[in-house]
Amino acid sequence: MNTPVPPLGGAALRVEGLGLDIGGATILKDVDLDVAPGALVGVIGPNGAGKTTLFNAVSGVIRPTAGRILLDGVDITRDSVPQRARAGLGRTFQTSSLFPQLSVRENVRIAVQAAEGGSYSLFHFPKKTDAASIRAEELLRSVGLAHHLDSRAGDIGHGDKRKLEIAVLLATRSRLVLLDEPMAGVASGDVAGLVDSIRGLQRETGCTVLMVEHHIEVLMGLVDLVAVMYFGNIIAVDTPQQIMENPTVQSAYLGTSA
Ligand SMILES: Nc1ncnc2c1ncn2[C@@H]1O[C@H](COP(=O)(O)OP(=O)(O)OP(=O)(O)O)[C@@H](O)[C@H]1O
Repeated sequence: MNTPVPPLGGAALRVEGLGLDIGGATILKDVDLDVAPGALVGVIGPNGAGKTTLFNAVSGVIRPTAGRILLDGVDITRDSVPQRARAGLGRTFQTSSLFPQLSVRENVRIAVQAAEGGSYSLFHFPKKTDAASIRAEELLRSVGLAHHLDSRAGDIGHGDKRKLEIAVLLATRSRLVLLDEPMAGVASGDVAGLVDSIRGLQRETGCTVLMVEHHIEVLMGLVDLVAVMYFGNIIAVDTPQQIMENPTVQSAYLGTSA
């Protein structure tokens, strides 16, 4: 059973009155969300509710037409994607964003070196005893990929690619991590390992995690709080149990009558 995260003085992420209109259509409408530091929060909602658009707005891929986004109290609404990354915001995408030709270890080593602000090259042959390679190996062990260190990233299974993305996020030392459908396409036998990796990500770094996931049962067992989106708005934020029992949510999301 999850322990609800109490509201703290300063939110790691605060979304205030966020709105997005595109070509006369309202995609996001007055979205408010406070996420406490170190919380693991799930975002659910029917297809087209605006979950990915919310992630796009928070990560800077799209500019909202109304409202503000604050990271650790700092207004990042007008910041670019790289500026937000430097401020400590990391994200995985529904489609994988790894270097498929490089080894699993190399993918993480590059992220380690980038986070340290050092120069890195895709083209020189690194020693496995480099400090960055050793750190990469530690991170890969922590997400259960020790057996794939030298595999090409493009050759490993879908669930392992998701774990690799988490190892990359660990390497970047992001303080706020957005996971967009990490379980999508993952074989049922790999789900438990991936859940462990997400827990490990949070335990090791103390980061705040916001995740969109359609795999509701898995999500409910993993997160502290659930935010429910419906037609571009957040209609409820509560513990998984309260959300499952909320008649408005049942009506809007689960398709049963309130
Ligand atoms: N660039 C865009 N131009 C026009 N409409 C858009 C754009 N991006 C998103 N939309 C629309 O906004 C709505 C929300 O889309 P979004 O992808 O955020 O939903 P979602 O909740 O993530 O859905 P899913 O669960 O299917 O991934 C949808 O109706 C979508 O068609």
